Amino acid sequence: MLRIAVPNKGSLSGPASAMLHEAGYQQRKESKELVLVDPDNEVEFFYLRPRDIAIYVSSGKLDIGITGRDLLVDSGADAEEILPLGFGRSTFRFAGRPGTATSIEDLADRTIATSYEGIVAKHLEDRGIDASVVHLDGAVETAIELGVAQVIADVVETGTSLRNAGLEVFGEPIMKSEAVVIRRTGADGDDPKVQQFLRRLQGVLVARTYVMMDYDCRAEHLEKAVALTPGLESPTVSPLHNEGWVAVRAMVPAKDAQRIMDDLYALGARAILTTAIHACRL
Ligand SMILES: Nc1ncnc2c1ncn2[C@@H]1O[C@H](COP(=O)(O)OP(=O)(O)OP(=O)(O)O)[C@@H](O)[C@H]1O
Ligand SMILES: O=P(O)(O)OC[C@H]1O[C@H](OP(=O)(O)OP(=O)(O)O)[C@H](O)[C@@H]1O
Ligand SMILES: [Mg+2]
Repeated sequence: MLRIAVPNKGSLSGPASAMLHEAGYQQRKESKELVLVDPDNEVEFFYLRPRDIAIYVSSGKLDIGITGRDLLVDSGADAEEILPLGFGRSTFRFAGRPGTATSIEDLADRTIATSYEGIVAKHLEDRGIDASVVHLDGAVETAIELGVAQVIADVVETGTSLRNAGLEVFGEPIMKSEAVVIRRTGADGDDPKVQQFLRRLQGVLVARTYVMMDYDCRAEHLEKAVALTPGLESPTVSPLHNEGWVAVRAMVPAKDAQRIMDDLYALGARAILTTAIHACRL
């Protein structure tokens, strides 16, 4: 059985379970369930705090896990990222009251509150800045108003929490994060069970970002049409019963689909259809 750690709470929990479900795995029905065995797929899921997942995976007791890149780095655990998953995106940044600082050099001798002490301490050390770091569990924006710190370092997604607290980001982003699949550093990369799991998740990622496009066009326009829809390998081209016409089928990025349809139409293509992809293996 492949043993996989999944976030049990927080921003990553729902989207991680949704992705696993889309990939054909059973997922827990109750948020209190801590372990779920999916015998058909020979997988056992452990629902753990996202912050703890890298530690479990680095111990070798679990084969792989889903967590945030920032949480992986912050933990300092002996685990590595093997597949980015495209959800739970955030940026990790310094912030303070307007005028507090313009760059990281201004942080010398300041106090910085954060829930991600590992990332902040390393970032400061790499740049030779001597500042104190105070660890707080959450709601770090309030640390400034209450005088516990002059600066915070926190996850920023929409920026609403900072705005509401009257704070502004400064300096370069410390890191960009998203949900990632991790494994123990140096673990067997060819393990067929792990490879199959990754292929399923990659299939979901492709199904989410691509659509299938079908259209008919005159054979003399085929080269220009195919340049607009090159597909992943190469488009399928089939003859139509009407002489001089062909049917083309190719995957295209979903975000570009409407523009491509306009361009194909302008080329003379007709019966242009897009359909969702529910699952795929590349
Ligand atoms: N708006 C967000 N707030 C917090 N974390 C976010 C957000 N968007 C994405 N993330 C990512 O989610 C992970 C943090 O998850 P975690 O469950 O520890 O905190 P949380 O989502 O803030 O939940 P909690 O309610 O327990 O504070 C990090 O990888 C972080 O980058
Ligand atoms: O940029 P935004 O979209 O506002 O999102 C970022 C905020 O969300 C998280 O807080 P959360 O609500 O999880 O509370 P916490 O600080 O107690 O973890 C994070 O710690 C930031 O405060
Ligand atoms: Mg939080």
